[in-house]
Amino acid sequence: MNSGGEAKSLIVDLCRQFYTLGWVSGTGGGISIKENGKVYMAPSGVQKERLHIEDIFVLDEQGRILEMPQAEKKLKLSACAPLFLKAYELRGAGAVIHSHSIYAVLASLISEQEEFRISHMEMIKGIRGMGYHDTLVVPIIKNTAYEGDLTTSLEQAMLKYKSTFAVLVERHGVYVWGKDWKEAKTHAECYDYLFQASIELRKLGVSSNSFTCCIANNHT
Ligand SMILES: CSCCC(=O)C(=O)COP(=O)(O)O
Ligand SMILES: [Zn+2]
Repeated sequence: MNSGGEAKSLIVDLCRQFYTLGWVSGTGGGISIKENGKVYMAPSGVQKERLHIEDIFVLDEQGRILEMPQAEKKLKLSACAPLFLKAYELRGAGAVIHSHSIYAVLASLISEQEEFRISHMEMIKGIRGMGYHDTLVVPIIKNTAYEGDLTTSLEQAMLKYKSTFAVLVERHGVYVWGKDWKEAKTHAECYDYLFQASIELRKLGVSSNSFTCCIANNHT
């Protein structure tokens, strides 16, 4: 029996929206939602802005497939499945977004010591538990040839950075999660804004990690 109509149609709608932001172009990226102990995700290698409700896979929390699209469609489960499942397992997430945003990719390259850092930006407050004066830190893991091979390093980053809601993947994109799809979306929008801000500030020769100090120094 088909179930989870709301989660399925949210994935279809949100992927269409994320496409317009450049987060899921070229078939990559996507969003998974967990609802009532069931996990929903898109197929692999398809245009994410043109999904149909019937294309969405349903899994249990262990990753066993409960429902899949009709066999004639020859659809495979998203290669991001093990990474989405890791966020559910380790972080109690209710939704996970994988974005290929160019800002995430560039942020993964301009940062030092395997961490993206930014402080003194209003949008930091959009990340749960963070205040304007806090420094937002996002771990960066190395990319691998296959999406699934990122799972071990994503897990290590989640264990090391206990309070992060995002992990950047160098030259690839970012995984972002939240307690439900609304929080995951808010987080993803704030992170993306902060990645872009950091890149633009870098172009202006301003450090995004000590913005206040730079401004202050310019005035002395
Ligand atoms: C050009 S997409 C390369 C593969 C990738 O990074 C990805 O996120 C694939 O996700 P999918 O859900 O299509 O398996
Ligand atoms: Zn990807």
